[in-house]
Amino acid sequence: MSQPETRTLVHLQPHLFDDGGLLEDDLRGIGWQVAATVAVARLQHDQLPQPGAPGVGLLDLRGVADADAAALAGDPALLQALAHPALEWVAVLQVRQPDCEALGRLVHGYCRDYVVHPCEPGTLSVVLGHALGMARLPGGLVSTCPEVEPIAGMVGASEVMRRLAQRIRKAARSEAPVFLAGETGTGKELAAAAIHRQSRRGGMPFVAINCGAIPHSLMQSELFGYERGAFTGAVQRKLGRVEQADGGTLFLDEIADLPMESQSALLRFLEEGSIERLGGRESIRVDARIVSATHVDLQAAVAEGRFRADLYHRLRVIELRMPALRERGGDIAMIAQHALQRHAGEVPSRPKGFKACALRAMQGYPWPGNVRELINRVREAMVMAEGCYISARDLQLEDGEPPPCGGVTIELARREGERAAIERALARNDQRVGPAADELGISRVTLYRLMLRHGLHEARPEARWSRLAVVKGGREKA
Ligand SMILES: Nc1ncnc2c1ncn2[C@@H]1O[C@H](COP(=O)(O)OP(=O)(O)OP(=O)(O)O)[C@@H](O)[C@H]1O
Repeated sequence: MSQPETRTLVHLQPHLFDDGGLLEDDLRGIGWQVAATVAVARLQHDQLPQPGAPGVGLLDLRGVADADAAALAGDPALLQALAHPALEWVAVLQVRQPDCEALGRLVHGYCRDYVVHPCEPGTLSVVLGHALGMARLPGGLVSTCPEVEPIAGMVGASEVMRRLAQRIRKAARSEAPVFLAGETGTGKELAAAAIHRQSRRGGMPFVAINCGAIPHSLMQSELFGYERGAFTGAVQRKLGRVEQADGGTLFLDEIADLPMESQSALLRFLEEGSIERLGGRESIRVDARIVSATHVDLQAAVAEGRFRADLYHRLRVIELRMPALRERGGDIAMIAQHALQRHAGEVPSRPKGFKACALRAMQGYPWPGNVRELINRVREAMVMAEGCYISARDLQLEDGEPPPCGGVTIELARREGERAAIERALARNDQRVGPAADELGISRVTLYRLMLRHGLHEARPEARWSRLAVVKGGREKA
């Protein structure tokens, strides 16, 4: 028979507590070794694992008096260690310590789970195994989060985004004008840049102009440039954005705001491929591909006479619609996680991830500001969050319960089936875990973990689980 794998953990002791090696003996007995025992005051960062090597830390709070707990819970060195991106923490408490509010908050905020020692080795094994499993689960800890980018710079793996990526690739192969429609913050500018990069013009300039941000009186000179002396103050020739984009791509954002005069000049450029600078007589050939975008209904602007119909048709030879964030399903969590990683340097102790209530709330929120709003909310929550995991409240979203649904999701059906199978196996085996695990074809440890997840351990009268509680973070993520 093969030997069980020996696993190591970091043992952090804010308060020196000598139990005569009892905890270490228990750990050894269940196949774990202490890699390092570290006092917070002497904590060196090279004693903690490298990001990318996820593991478990044991926060040993035994011996911490109630009177010292509040100061400890605010100790920046401790909090920084607990926010380590590669570690899931399990707290070790003594009897009665779970009643201490400051310690409770610390454990809730930073630990995946806790045990009250001395406890059954089986309990310790389940809790540590669960924490290690969570640390290694892809998409959990920041350091292990895979990034999915169907289009460079755009995170997302949903079907709508995959389809969009395909259309972008095809559009990039052509020279025809592209029109990007979509709500604000959906990534139209990113898509325009992607089309440019993937096109044969990729090595040439990408020039973006926001038509809504430039006063109407300046739009002509901004777009087409001017000659020296064209107007008072025109002391030297200036190239316009169209000319700057020669050989490359001109991105006209908020095209609906383009004044009528500039609409006519742009139409001329699209038809003839040449421009005239203000105050100039020369016709200058410019080879710029046009990509335009707006978040308003351009067709309505045409119907209302605010936008030229002929220009509208010229611009939207290829039309791509950017999906709203609420249509992208799992991309929401993925982008949120990406934002957490991307902006990690902005906060001293970055949160490791999101609580289930946050994920639920993000999924249920309509995101009128789309990806921009999501990124901004995550950045703010990173600063405001109290613990290691961002909650719905940190994101300033309603903590919605799982939606009451008439139908049953596959996930729910799977869970119900799993729970029923465990209940049946336990009933048939007089609530004995070993035989029930054999019958189900899983290990005892896995069965303990599943019982914990389904709240079935409480149903066993002889269970000695009362000393084990699953903290909020653990239960919510399960
Ligand atoms: N899929 C995505 N993954 C990661 N970041 C994204 C994604 N889509 C957009 N962003 C980011 O969201 C923000 C808004 O994107 P962008 O400016 O391209 O949107 P827009 O549709 O052009 O907005 P507006 O209509 O207001 O001009 C940017 O910071 C961008 O980097």
